[in-house]
Amino acid sequence: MSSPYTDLDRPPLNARLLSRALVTEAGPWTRLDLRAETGSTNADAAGAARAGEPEGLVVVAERQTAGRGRRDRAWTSPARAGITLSVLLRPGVPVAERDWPAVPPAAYGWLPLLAGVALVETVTRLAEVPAVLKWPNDLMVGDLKCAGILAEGVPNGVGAVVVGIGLNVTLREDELPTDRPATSLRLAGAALTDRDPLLRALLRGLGDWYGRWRGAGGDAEDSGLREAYLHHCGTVGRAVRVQLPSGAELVGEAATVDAGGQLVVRDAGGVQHSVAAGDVLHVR
Ligand SMILES: Nc1ncnc2c1ncn2[C@@H]1O[C@H](COP(=O)(O)OP(=O)(O)OP(=O)(O)O)[C@@H](O)[C@H]1O
Ligand SMILES: O=C(O)CCCC[C@@H]1SC[C@@H]2NC(=O)N[C@@H]21
Repeated sequence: MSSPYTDLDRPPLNARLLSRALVTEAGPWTRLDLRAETGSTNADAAGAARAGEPEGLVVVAERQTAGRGRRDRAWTSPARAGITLSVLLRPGVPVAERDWPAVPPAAYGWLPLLAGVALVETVTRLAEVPAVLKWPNDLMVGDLKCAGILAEGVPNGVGAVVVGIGLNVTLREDELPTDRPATSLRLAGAALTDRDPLLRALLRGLGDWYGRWRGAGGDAEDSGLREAYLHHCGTVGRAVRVQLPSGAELVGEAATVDAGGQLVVRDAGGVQHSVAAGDVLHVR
């Protein structure tokens, strides 16, 4: 049987509308680099950071040939089927005209969570899909992964952080990775799968949350970010199994996300463990 989707379902992004939205929005965005194809938008933004690009660059690609997740796992990004973007941020640089102080590096761990909040708000509001965040950086629809976030400090980038987002919009079943359960907005029955409004709303939300967080000096409590994250977090309250970077495994109940953005897991003996990084499996 032939595919139910045609190229008409996958029009290119409207560069003019997107550029106009970026300059008229009050967000921190300074420049749009929209590419038909690239290796990885995270790599492109990191290269720009090393070359001295200021905060606010947005790199968007219609297709990635070397998209990646954490620990260099591949991110599947077929042409015009998803939103793949990276933003270049310099949270340590004060911005006098916006009244933004420098954010201490200890707070940078909130950046992938902040991007997750912007992403889940966009998807639930516009696409009307019941998505939640799996700590720290996955957007899930039920047990299926629909989007991922990769935040990376840039080596030799003078404090730059690149935050990359990959959202599956119209990917078909046969285009999804096979190593773990995944979905796209279309497969999840979204009310909207037009990438233009989704991308503009995502950048607006990302800019808004970043501005609030920066205005509060990176304080997730004062900016309301922790509360918003907890509201959308599907991990807290669940039984979890965490594969720690050391190779050890932690089993327990996800109790909360603390002020530093770490997942607090209570084990069977009632002892609380703060997890900064790890692969989380929702057990029940
Ligand atoms: N377009 C896609 N949609 C959904 N999942 C994808 C897509 N492309 C790749 N993946 C999967 O995403 C994962 C990327 O690795 P990464 O470690 O970043 O994921 P993760 O979900 O954060 O890890 P974990 O869930 O184990 O904590 C891989 O398992 C890969 O198969
Ligand atoms: O697996 C994850 O959870 C993170 C995936 C992040 C993918 C996005 S797509 C845009 C940006 N460029 C990349 O190479 N990775 C991120």
